[in-house]
Amino acid sequence: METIIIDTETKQYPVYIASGALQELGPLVRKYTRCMVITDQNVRPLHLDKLLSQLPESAEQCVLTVPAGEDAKTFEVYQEALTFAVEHHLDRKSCILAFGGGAVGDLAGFVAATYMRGIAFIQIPTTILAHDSAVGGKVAINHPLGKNLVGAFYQPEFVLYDTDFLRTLPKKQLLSGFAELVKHALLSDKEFLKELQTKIPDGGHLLSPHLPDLLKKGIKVKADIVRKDEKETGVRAFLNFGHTLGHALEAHGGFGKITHGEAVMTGIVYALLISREQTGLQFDLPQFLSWIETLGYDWKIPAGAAFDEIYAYMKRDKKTIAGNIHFVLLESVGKPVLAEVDKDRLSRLFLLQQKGDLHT
Ligand SMILES: NC(=O)c1ccc[n+]([C@@H]2O[C@H](COP(=O)([O-])OP(=O)(O)OC[C@H]3O[C@@H](n4cnc5c(N)ncnc54)[C@H](O)[C@@H]3O)[C@@H](O)[C@H]2O)c1
Ligand SMILES: O=C(O)C(=O)C[C@@H](O)[C@H](O)[C@H](O)COP(=O)(O)O
Ligand SMILES: [Zn+2]
Repeated sequence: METIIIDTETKQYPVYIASGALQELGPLVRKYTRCMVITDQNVRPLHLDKLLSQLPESAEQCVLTVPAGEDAKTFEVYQEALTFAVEHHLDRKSCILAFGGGAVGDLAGFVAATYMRGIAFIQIPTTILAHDSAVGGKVAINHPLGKNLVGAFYQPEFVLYDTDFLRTLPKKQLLSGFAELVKHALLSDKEFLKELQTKIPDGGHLLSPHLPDLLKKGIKVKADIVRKDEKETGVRAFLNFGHTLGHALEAHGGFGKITHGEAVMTGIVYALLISREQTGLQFDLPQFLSWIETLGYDWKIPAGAAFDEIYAYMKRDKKTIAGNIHFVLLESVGKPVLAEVDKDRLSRLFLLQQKGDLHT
Protein backbone atom coordinates (compact mmCIF):
# COMPACT_ATOMS: atom_id res chain seq x y z
CA MET A 1 0.00 0.00 0.00
CA GLU A 2 1.43 3.38 -0.98
CA THR A 3 1.45 6.16 1.60
CA ILE A 4 1.59 9.81 0.60
CA ILE A 5 2.29 12.21 3.44
CA ILE A 6 0.38 15.47 3.52
CA ASP A 7 2.46 17.96 5.40
CA THR A 8 0.67 21.14 6.45
CA GLU A 9 1.30 23.81 9.04
CA THR A 10 -1.42 22.46 11.34
CA LYS A 11 -1.12 18.72 10.73
CA GLN A 12 0.86 15.99 9.04
CA TYR A 13 -1.14 12.95 7.97
CA PRO A 14 -1.01 9.99 5.60
CA VAL A 15 -3.06 9.18 2.53
CA TYR A 16 -3.08 5.39 2.24
CA ILE A 17 -3.99 4.37 -1.27
CA ALA A 18 -4.36 0.87 -2.71
CA SER A 19 -6.79 -1.71 -3.95
CA GLY A 20 -8.11 -3.36 -0.78
CA ALA A 21 -6.87 -0.56 1.51
CA LEU A 22 -10.10 -0.71 3.52
CA GLN A 23 -8.90 -3.87 5.24
CA GLU A 24 -6.42 -1.73 7.20
CA LEU A 25 -9.14 0.37 8.84
CA GLY A 26 -9.83 -1.56 12.07
CA PRO A 27 -6.59 -0.90 14.01
CA LEU A 28 -6.50 2.71 12.80
CA VAL A 29 -9.77 3.63 14.55
CA ARG A 30 -9.49 1.51 17.69
CA LYS A 31 -8.47 4.46 19.83
CA TYR A 32 -11.72 6.41 19.32
CA THR A 33 -14.55 6.12 21.87
CA ARG A 34 -17.06 6.04 19.01
CA CYS A 35 -17.11 6.49 15.22
CA MET A 36 -19.99 8.20 13.50
CA VAL A 37 -20.17 7.24 9.84
CA ILE A 38 -21.59 9.75 7.38
CA THR A 39 -22.43 8.23 4.01
CA ASP A 40 -24.99 8.86 1.27
CA GLN A 41 -27.99 7.13 -0.25
CA ASN A 42 -26.05 5.72 -3.21
CA VAL A 43 -22.93 4.58 -1.40
CA ARG A 44 -24.81 2.95 1.47
CA PRO A 45 -26.43 0.07 -0.48
CA LEU A 46 -23.31 -0.50 -2.57
CA HIS A 47 -20.56 -0.46 0.03
CA LEU A 48 -21.63 0.14 3.63
CA ASP A 49 -21.53 -3.53 4.65
CA LYS A 50 -17.92 -3.72 3.55
CA LEU A 51 -17.08 -0.72 5.72
CA LEU A 52 -19.00 -1.97 8.75
CA SER A 53 -17.23 -5.32 8.55
CA GLN A 54 -14.05 -3.42 9.52
CA LEU A 55 -15.62 -1.65 12.52
CA PRO A 56 -16.96 -2.83 15.90
CA GLU A 57 -20.55 -4.16 15.77
CA SER A 58 -21.89 -1.09 17.59
CA ALA A 59 -20.87 1.11 14.62
CA GLU A 60 -23.98 -0.03 12.77
CA GLN A 61 -26.07 2.11 15.15
CA CYS A 62 -24.07 5.20 14.35
CA VAL A 63 -24.48 5.64 10.59
CA LEU A 64 -26.05 8.78 9.20
CA THR A 65 -27.22 8.48 5.58
CA VAL A 66 -27.54 11.81 3.80
CA PRO A 67 -28.90 12.68 0.34
CA ALA A 68 -26.48 12.02 -2.50
CA GLY A 69 -24.52 14.83 -4.11
CA GLU A 70 -24.85 18.55 -3.41
CA ASP A 71 -28.09 17.99 -1.48
CA ALA A 72 -25.83 16.82 1.36
CA LYS A 73 -24.06 20.19 1.57
CA THR A 74 -26.96 22.19 2.99
CA PHE A 75 -27.61 23.95 6.30
CA GLU A 76 -30.46 21.49 6.99
CA VAL A 77 -28.34 18.37 6.57
CA TYR A 78 -25.49 20.00 8.50
CA GLN A 79 -27.85 20.60 11.45
CA GLU A 80 -29.24 17.08 11.14
CA ALA A 81 -25.71 15.68 11.36
CA LEU A 82 -24.92 17.73 14.47
CA THR A 83 -28.14 16.55 16.11
CA PHE A 84 -27.24 12.97 15.26
CA ALA A 85 -23.81 13.44 16.84
CA VAL A 86 -25.33 14.82 20.06
CA GLU A 87 -28.00 12.11 20.24
CA HIS A 88 -25.39 9.40 19.69
CA HIS A 89 -23.20 10.77 22.49
CA LEU A 90 -20.14 11.59 20.43
CA ASP A 91 -17.50 13.05 22.72
CA ARG A 92 -14.19 14.79 22.19
CA LYS A 93 -12.43 11.45 21.75
CA SER A 94 -14.87 10.26 19.08
CA CYS A 95 -14.37 10.52 15.34
CA ILE A 96 -16.42 11.21 12.26
CA LEU A 97 -15.83 8.97 9.31
CA ALA A 98 -16.68 10.36 5.87
CA PHE A 99 -17.60 7.48 3.59
CA GLY A 100 -18.41 8.64 0.07
CA GLY A 101 -17.44 11.27 -2.46
CA GLY A 102 -16.48 14.89 -2.08
CA ALA A 103 -19.93 16.06 -1.03
CA VAL A 104 -20.01 13.64 1.91
CA GLY A 105 -16.39 14.49 2.73
CA ASP A 106 -16.99 18.25 2.67
CA LEU A 107 -20.09 17.94 4.87
CA ALA A 108 -18.60 15.44 7.32
CA GLY A 109 -15.42 17.47 7.63
CA PHE A 110 -17.37 20.63 8.44
CA VAL A 111 -19.44 18.76 11.04
CA ALA A 112 -16.22 17.42 12.58
CA ALA A 113 -14.59 20.86 12.51
CA THR A 114 -17.45 22.45 14.42
CA TYR A 115 -18.91 19.76 16.69
CA MET A 116 -17.62 20.53 20.20
CA ARG A 117 -15.20 22.95 18.45
CA GLY A 118 -13.55 20.12 16.56
CA ILE A 119 -13.25 16.36 16.82
CA ALA A 120 -11.23 13.88 14.77
CA PHE A 121 -12.30 13.11 11.23
CA ILE A 122 -11.27 10.46 8.75
CA GLN A 123 -11.75 10.40 5.00
CA ILE A 124 -12.70 7.13 3.28
CA PRO A 125 -13.28 8.35 -0.26
CA THR A 126 -15.18 6.40 -2.91
CA THR A 127 -14.91 8.59 -6.03
CA ILE A 128 -12.17 9.62 -8.47
CA LEU A 129 -12.92 13.20 -7.60
CA ALA A 130 -12.04 12.54 -3.99
CA HIS A 131 -8.35 12.18 -4.85
CA ASP A 132 -8.73 15.97 -4.70
CA SER A 133 -11.49 16.59 -2.15
CA ALA A 134 -10.27 14.19 0.57
CA VAL A 135 -6.86 15.85 0.65
CA GLY A 136 -5.92 19.28 1.94
CA GLY A 137 -8.58 20.02 4.53
CA LYS A 138 -11.06 22.29 2.74
CA VAL A 139 -14.43 21.40 4.24
CA ALA A 140 -17.67 23.26 3.57
CA ILE A 141 -21.35 23.43 2.83
CA ASN A 142 -22.97 25.59 0.16
CA HIS A 143 -24.95 28.79 0.55
CA PRO A 144 -27.74 29.28 -2.02
CA LEU A 145 -25.80 32.32 -3.25
CA GLY A 146 -22.51 30.53 -3.76
CA LYS A 147 -20.52 27.34 -3.60
CA ASN A 148 -18.70 26.34 -0.37
CA LEU A 149 -19.30 29.76 1.15
CA VAL A 150 -19.53 28.35 4.69
CA GLY A 151 -16.64 26.18 5.79
CA ALA A 152 -13.23 25.78 7.35
CA PHE A 153 -9.72 24.50 6.82
CA TYR A 154 -9.72 21.34 8.88
CA GLN A 155 -7.40 18.43 8.16
CA PRO A 156 -8.39 14.77 8.55
CA GLU A 157 -6.44 12.32 10.74
CA PHE A 158 -5.78 10.18 7.67
CA VAL A 159 -7.24 9.31 4.27
CA LEU A 160 -7.84 5.66 3.42
CA TYR A 161 -8.42 5.45 -0.33
CA ASP A 162 -9.47 2.00 -1.50
CA THR A 163 -9.49 2.21 -5.29
CA ASP A 164 -11.79 -0.86 -5.54
CA PHE A 165 -14.71 1.42 -4.69
CA LEU A 166 -14.25 3.29 -7.97
CA ARG A 167 -15.51 0.30 -9.96
CA THR A 168 -19.17 1.06 -9.21
CA LEU A 169 -19.03 4.70 -10.30
CA PRO A 170 -21.34 5.63 -13.19
CA LYS A 171 -19.70 7.20 -16.27
CA LYS A 172 -20.95 10.69 -15.35
CA GLN A 173 -19.14 10.50 -12.01
CA LEU A 174 -15.98 9.04 -13.56
CA LEU A 175 -15.90 12.07 -15.84
CA SER A 176 -16.61 14.46 -13.00
CA GLY A 177 -13.65 13.18 -11.02
CA PHE A 178 -11.33 12.97 -14.00
CA ALA A 179 -11.73 16.72 -14.58
CA GLU A 180 -9.82 17.41 -11.35
CA LEU A 181 -7.07 15.06 -12.51
CA VAL A 182 -6.80 17.01 -15.77
CA LYS A 183 -6.61 20.16 -13.63
CA HIS A 184 -3.74 18.70 -11.59
CA ALA A 185 -1.90 17.74 -14.79
CA LEU A 186 -2.28 21.22 -16.29
CA LEU A 187 -0.98 22.74 -13.06
CA SER A 188 1.93 20.32 -12.99
CA ASP A 189 3.70 19.80 -16.32
CA LYS A 190 3.35 18.81 -19.99
CA GLU A 191 4.57 15.27 -19.35
CA PHE A 192 1.76 14.57 -16.87
CA LEU A 193 -0.81 15.91 -19.36
CA LYS A 194 0.68 13.79 -22.16
CA GLU A 195 0.63 10.74 -19.91
CA LEU A 196 -3.06 11.30 -19.14
CA GLN A 197 -3.86 11.66 -22.83
CA THR A 198 -1.94 8.52 -23.72
CA LYS A 199 -3.19 6.31 -20.90
CA ILE A 200 -6.78 7.56 -20.95
CA PRO A 201 -7.35 8.20 -24.66
CA ASP A 202 -11.16 8.02 -24.53
CA GLY A 203 -14.18 7.60 -22.26
CA GLY A 204 -13.95 3.81 -22.40
CA HIS A 205 -10.61 3.91 -20.57
CA LEU A 206 -11.52 6.00 -17.54
CA LEU A 207 -11.30 2.95 -15.29
CA SER A 208 -7.97 1.92 -16.79
CA PRO A 209 -5.53 -0.13 -14.67
CA HIS A 210 -3.31 2.98 -14.90
CA LEU A 211 -5.85 5.05 -12.97
CA PRO A 212 -4.56 4.42 -9.41
CA ASP A 213 -1.05 5.57 -10.37
CA LEU A 214 -2.43 8.64 -12.10
CA LEU A 215 -4.48 9.44 -9.00
CA LYS A 216 -1.35 9.17 -6.85
CA LYS A 217 0.36 11.65 -9.17
CA GLY A 218 -2.62 14.01 -8.85
CA ILE A 219 -2.53 13.74 -5.07
CA LYS A 220 1.18 14.56 -5.07
CA VAL A 221 0.60 17.70 -7.16
CA LYS A 222 -2.00 18.82 -4.62
CA ALA A 223 0.15 17.80 -1.64
CA ASP A 224 3.01 19.90 -2.94
CA ILE A 225 0.85 23.01 -3.14
CA VAL A 226 -0.93 22.47 0.19
CA ARG A 227 2.43 21.95 1.92
CA LYS A 228 3.46 25.47 0.86
CA ASP A 229 0.15 27.17 1.60
CA GLU A 230 -2.42 25.36 3.72
CA LYS A 231 -4.90 28.23 4.08
CA GLU A 232 -4.84 29.75 0.61
CA THR A 233 -2.97 32.94 1.28
CA GLY A 234 -0.99 32.43 -1.91
CA VAL A 235 -0.23 29.53 -4.24
CA ARG A 236 -3.09 27.32 -3.04
CA ALA A 237 -5.41 29.50 -5.13
CA PHE A 238 -3.91 27.73 -8.17
CA LEU A 239 -5.90 24.63 -7.17
CA ASN A 240 -8.94 26.72 -8.08
CA PHE A 241 -7.99 26.58 -11.77
CA GLY A 242 -11.27 26.32 -13.72
CA HIS A 243 -13.35 26.95 -10.61
CA THR A 244 -14.24 30.65 -10.95
CA LEU A 245 -16.57 29.89 -13.83
CA GLY A 246 -17.15 26.30 -12.66
CA HIS A 247 -18.58 27.23 -9.27
CA ALA A 248 -20.68 30.02 -10.85
CA LEU A 249 -22.24 27.52 -13.29
CA GLU A 250 -23.00 25.10 -10.46
CA ALA A 251 -24.69 27.77 -8.35
CA HIS A 252 -26.52 29.40 -11.26
CA GLY A 253 -27.95 26.12 -12.58
CA GLY A 254 -28.95 24.98 -9.08
CA PHE A 255 -26.47 22.83 -7.12
CA GLY A 256 -26.32 19.28 -8.46
CA LYS A 257 -27.77 20.01 -11.90
CA ILE A 258 -24.35 19.66 -13.43
CA THR A 259 -21.59 17.81 -11.63
CA HIS A 260 -18.70 19.69 -10.04
CA GLY A 261 -16.25 18.14 -12.51
CA GLU A 262 -18.35 18.96 -15.58
CA ALA A 263 -18.54 22.56 -14.43
CA VAL A 264 -14.80 22.63 -13.68
CA MET A 265 -13.93 21.24 -17.12
CA THR A 266 -16.00 24.00 -18.74
CA GLY A 267 -14.18 26.47 -16.48
CA ILE A 268 -10.81 25.01 -17.47
CA VAL A 269 -11.55 25.58 -21.16
CA TYR A 270 -12.61 29.16 -20.34
CA ALA A 271 -9.41 29.77 -18.35
CA LEU A 272 -7.33 28.36 -21.21
CA LEU A 273 -9.08 30.66 -23.69
CA ILE A 274 -8.46 33.68 -21.47
CA SER A 275 -4.86 32.62 -20.93
CA ARG A 276 -4.15 32.43 -24.67
CA GLU A 277 -5.11 36.11 -24.98
CA GLN A 278 -3.89 37.47 -21.67
CA THR A 279 -0.67 35.62 -20.84
CA GLY A 280 0.23 34.50 -24.36
CA LEU A 281 -0.19 30.84 -23.42
CA GLN A 282 0.95 28.59 -26.27
CA PHE A 283 -1.40 25.63 -26.14
CA ASP A 284 -2.95 23.31 -28.72
CA LEU A 285 -6.56 23.99 -27.71
CA PRO A 286 -8.18 22.13 -30.65
CA GLN A 287 -6.25 18.97 -29.77
CA PHE A 288 -7.21 19.32 -26.08
CA LEU A 289 -10.88 19.87 -26.97
CA SER A 290 -10.93 16.83 -29.28
CA TRP A 291 -9.49 14.72 -26.46
CA ILE A 292 -11.99 15.85 -23.85
CA GLU A 293 -14.86 15.41 -26.32
CA THR A 294 -13.70 11.84 -26.93
CA LEU A 295 -13.71 11.35 -23.18
CA GLY A 296 -17.34 12.52 -23.11
CA TYR A 297 -17.24 16.14 -21.89
CA ASP A 298 -19.49 18.87 -23.19
CA TRP A 299 -17.26 21.91 -22.65
CA LYS A 300 -19.68 24.49 -24.09
CA ILE A 301 -21.13 27.02 -21.68
CA PRO A 302 -24.83 26.09 -21.28
CA ALA A 303 -27.12 28.11 -23.55
CA GLY A 304 -29.34 29.13 -20.62
CA ALA A 305 -26.49 30.88 -18.78
CA ALA A 306 -26.55 34.65 -19.34
CA PHE A 307 -23.17 36.35 -18.92
CA ASP A 308 -24.40 39.02 -16.51
CA GLU A 309 -25.95 36.43 -14.21
CA ILE A 310 -22.83 34.26 -14.24
CA TYR A 311 -20.67 37.34 -13.69
CA ALA A 312 -22.64 38.13 -10.52
CA TYR A 313 -21.90 34.64 -9.19
CA MET A 314 -18.22 34.91 -10.17
CA LYS A 315 -18.04 38.15 -8.17
CA ARG A 316 -18.92 36.21 -5.02
CA ASP A 317 -16.05 33.77 -5.56
CA LYS A 318 -13.69 33.51 -2.58
CA LYS A 319 -10.80 34.81 -4.67
CA THR A 320 -12.59 38.12 -5.26
CA ILE A 321 -10.92 40.94 -3.36
CA ALA A 322 -12.51 44.40 -3.06
CA GLY A 323 -14.88 43.53 -5.89
CA ASN A 324 -12.12 42.40 -8.25
CA ILE A 325 -12.52 38.88 -9.61
CA HIS A 326 -9.30 36.88 -9.80
CA PHE A 327 -8.77 34.07 -12.27
CA VAL A 328 -6.18 31.34 -12.26
CA LEU A 329 -4.56 31.49 -15.69
CA LEU A 330 -1.68 29.57 -17.23
CA GLU A 331 1.44 31.20 -18.64
CA SER A 332 2.38 27.72 -19.78
CA VAL A 333 1.39 24.23 -18.69
CA GLY A 334 2.75 23.91 -15.15
CA LYS A 335 3.05 27.69 -14.68
CA PRO A 336 -0.17 29.12 -13.22
CA VAL A 337 -0.69 32.77 -12.25
CA LEU A 338 -3.48 34.65 -10.51
CA ALA A 339 -4.78 37.65 -12.46
CA GLU A 340 -7.60 40.13 -12.89
CA VAL A 341 -9.30 39.97 -16.27
CA ASP A 342 -11.03 42.79 -18.07
CA LYS A 343 -14.83 42.42 -18.08
CA ASP A 344 -15.08 42.93 -21.86
CA ARG A 345 -12.66 40.08 -22.42
CA LEU A 346 -14.58 37.87 -20.02
CA SER A 347 -17.85 38.60 -21.79
CA ARG A 348 -16.48 38.14 -25.34
CA LEU A 349 -14.79 34.81 -24.58
CA PHE A 350 -17.82 33.63 -22.62
CA LEU A 351 -20.05 34.14 -25.68
CA LEU A 352 -17.48 32.47 -27.93
CA GLN A 353 -17.37 29.39 -25.70
CA GLN A 354 -21.15 29.37 -25.44
CA LYS A 355 -21.35 29.33 -29.25
CA GLY A 356 -18.93 26.41 -29.18
CA ASP A 357 -16.81 27.47 -32.12
CA LEU A 358 -13.33 26.89 -30.67
CA HIS A 359 -11.76 24.26 -32.86
CA THR A 360 -9.41 26.70 -34.59
N1 LIG B 1 -12.68 19.89 -0.31
C1 LIG B 1 -12.07 19.96 -1.47
O1 LIG B 1 -10.87 20.23 -1.58
C2 LIG B 1 -12.85 19.64 -2.71
C3 LIG B 1 -12.16 19.39 -3.90
C4 LIG B 1 -12.91 19.08 -5.03
C5 LIG B 1 -14.29 19.00 -4.95
N2 LIG B 1 -14.90 19.22 -3.77
C6 LIG B 1 -16.36 19.05 -3.64
O2 LIG B 1 -16.64 17.67 -3.83
C7 LIG B 1 -17.95 17.52 -4.38
C8 LIG B 1 -17.89 16.64 -5.60
O3 LIG B 1 -17.24 15.44 -5.28
P1 LIG B 1 -17.78 14.01 -5.73
O4 LIG B 1 -18.17 14.06 -7.14
O5 LIG B 1 -16.85 12.99 -5.23
O6 LIG B 1 -19.05 14.04 -4.78
P2 LIG B 1 -20.32 13.28 -4.43
O7 LIG B 1 -20.16 12.94 -3.02
O8 LIG B 1 -21.46 14.14 -4.83
O9 LIG B 1 -20.34 11.94 -5.30
C9 LIG B 1 -20.79 11.97 -6.62
C10 LIG B 1 -21.93 10.93 -6.85
O10 LIG B 1 -21.36 9.64 -6.90
C11 LIG B 1 -22.03 8.76 -5.96
N3 LIG B 1 -21.02 7.82 -5.51
C12 LIG B 1 -20.00 8.06 -4.66
N4 LIG B 1 -19.20 6.99 -4.59
C13 LIG B 1 -19.72 6.05 -5.40
C14 LIG B 1 -19.32 4.75 -5.78
N5 LIG B 1 -18.19 4.21 -5.34
N6 LIG B 1 -20.11 4.07 -6.63
C15 LIG B 1 -21.24 4.63 -7.14
N7 LIG B 1 -21.65 5.85 -6.85
C16 LIG B 1 -20.90 6.58 -5.98
C17 LIG B 1 -22.59 9.68 -4.93
O11 LIG B 1 -23.68 9.10 -4.28
C18 LIG B 1 -22.98 10.90 -5.76
O12 LIG B 1 -24.23 10.68 -6.38
C19 LIG B 1 -18.44 18.91 -4.69
O13 LIG B 1 -19.30 19.32 -3.68
C20 LIG B 1 -17.17 19.75 -4.68
O14 LIG B 1 -17.43 21.08 -4.35
C21 LIG B 1 -14.21 19.53 -2.65
O1 LIG C 1 -8.09 22.33 -2.43
C1 LIG C 1 -8.25 23.41 -3.00
O2 LIG C 1 -7.70 24.45 -2.60
C2 LIG C 1 -9.13 23.53 -4.17
O3 LIG C 1 -9.40 24.63 -4.63
C3 LIG C 1 -9.65 22.27 -4.76
C4 LIG C 1 -10.90 22.42 -5.57
O4 LIG C 1 -10.92 21.37 -6.51
C5 LIG C 1 -12.19 22.29 -4.75
O5 LIG C 1 -13.30 22.27 -5.60
C6 LIG C 1 -12.37 23.29 -3.63
O6 LIG C 1 -13.44 22.90 -2.80
C7 LIG C 1 -12.68 24.65 -4.12
O7 LIG C 1 -12.46 25.52 -3.08
P1 LIG C 1 -13.18 26.91 -2.86
O8 LIG C 1 -12.35 27.56 -1.84
O9 LIG C 1 -13.18 27.64 -4.17
O10 LIG C 1 -14.57 26.62 -2.43
ZN1 LIG D 1 -12.86 21.25 -7.45
